Amino acid sequence: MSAGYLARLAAPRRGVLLDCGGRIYSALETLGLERWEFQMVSTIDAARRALRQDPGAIGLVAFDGCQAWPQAELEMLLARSDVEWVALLEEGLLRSERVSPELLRNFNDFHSLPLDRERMAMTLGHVHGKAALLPRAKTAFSAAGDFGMTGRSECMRLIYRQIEKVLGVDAPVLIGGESGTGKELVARAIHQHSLRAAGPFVAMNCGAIAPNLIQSELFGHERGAFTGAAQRKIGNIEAANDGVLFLDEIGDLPLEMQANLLRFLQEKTITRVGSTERVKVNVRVIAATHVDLQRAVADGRFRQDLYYRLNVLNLTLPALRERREDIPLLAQTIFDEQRVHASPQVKGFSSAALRAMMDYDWPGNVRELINRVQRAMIMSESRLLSVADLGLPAAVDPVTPTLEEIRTNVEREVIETSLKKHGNNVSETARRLGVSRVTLYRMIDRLKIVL
Ligand SMILES: Nc1ncnc2c1ncn2[C@@H]1O[C@H](COP(=O)(O)OP(=O)(O)OP(=O)(O)O)[C@@H](O)[C@H]1O
Repeated sequence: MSAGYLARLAAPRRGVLLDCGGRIYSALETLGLERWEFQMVSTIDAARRALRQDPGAIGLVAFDGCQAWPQAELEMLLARSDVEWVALLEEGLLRSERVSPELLRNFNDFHSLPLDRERMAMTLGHVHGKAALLPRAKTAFSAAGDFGMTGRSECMRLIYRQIEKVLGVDAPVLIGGESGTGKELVARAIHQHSLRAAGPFVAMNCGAIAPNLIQSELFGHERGAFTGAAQRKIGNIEAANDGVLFLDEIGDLPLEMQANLLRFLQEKTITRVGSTERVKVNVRVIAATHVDLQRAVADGRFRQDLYYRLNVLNLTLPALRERREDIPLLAQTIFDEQRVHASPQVKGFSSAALRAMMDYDWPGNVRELINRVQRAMIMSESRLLSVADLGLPAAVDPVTPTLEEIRTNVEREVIETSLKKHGNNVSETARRLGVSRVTLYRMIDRLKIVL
């Protein structure tokens, strides 16, 4: 048993309890469990943030008569967090439709109400012991990416570190990068993991709106402000109050509108079209551009003062061709996500297809990769997706797979099928395949199998 594991076992034990009314939290506190500290949160977003800030904590979810948690959101929390979960349920709920069996499957243990001190101590002790083993699994997970993004190349790791820094500061962010590199994904991640997560995320593409409508889209208008303004309309800035406004293609904002946006950023107030009243708003602006804004400033197409206001924090996403080593992992992740929509016989990528993907320049970046893999999965008539299925330029050397490639493909298929059959349980899969867990972990790593 490693010293790290023993130290984690001995450390103070912490739990984050998702409880809307606080009744179960009080009951838990009353038990006075030694060495345990609990933090109560009342929303799923708050739970996500608390667990992020406290990686050693276990998660608890209270199900009582007070409120039904939104199932999809709760499932996402239970699935994405690398956390051990315990459910505290009112007894009747175990058989109710409000808490489905699928949902319950995500928990390591249950405790029905009323809380029993001894049983609770045992349940929590057991789950804490499991959680203390987790750091290894955590490393494996974050190796695939972070913030809902896929990629473990050095340039993506740099992006994750930069996002981490941007989360703690409530200043504007300017995100650069070619089309399809994930700028909106990053903006959403910043919103979701920052203190504004409970507020709205409003996205607006400045290049897709007719110039005469942009003012009212941004600032809103009063009834009768212009012909056709039959109702008062709240603009996107106001709609994003307490949250984030994502301005995509900011370089396409007409010059006169740039002046208005600058005024809003300086004064933190807006005036609806057709009104004189100034409305105070509290919005974080995240802007994105695929063009070089500095050049636009030099050419007089973009205001320098606005550029500086927006560019307080800057992130530039790499093109996919600058992180080719992430292509197999991304392709496999997309494949796994889309498997349900694919023809059932499709099992993976041919080695020629993988090579062609690595050689291709991907002008449309990750979006193009998603489109090509999705289309190939639907259209393919063979077991392995081919270069032609992906619509990529044919490989220069029509290749016969080497023995090594054939072996690798067979190994990957056998391991993946077996893992799937045993619900991703590595110990069970290793036992069935007649190898040790360590050997299986090594093979999973070498074959880049995503668990
Ligand atoms: N690193 C990544 N991991 C997983 N998916 C990604 C990644 N980067 C981008 N995507 C996916 O690629 C698609 C395009 O991403 P997104 O819309 O964020 O790009 P964008 O840079 O904002 O594009 P545009 O400039 O055209 O608006 C989305 O489906 C997004 O989820």
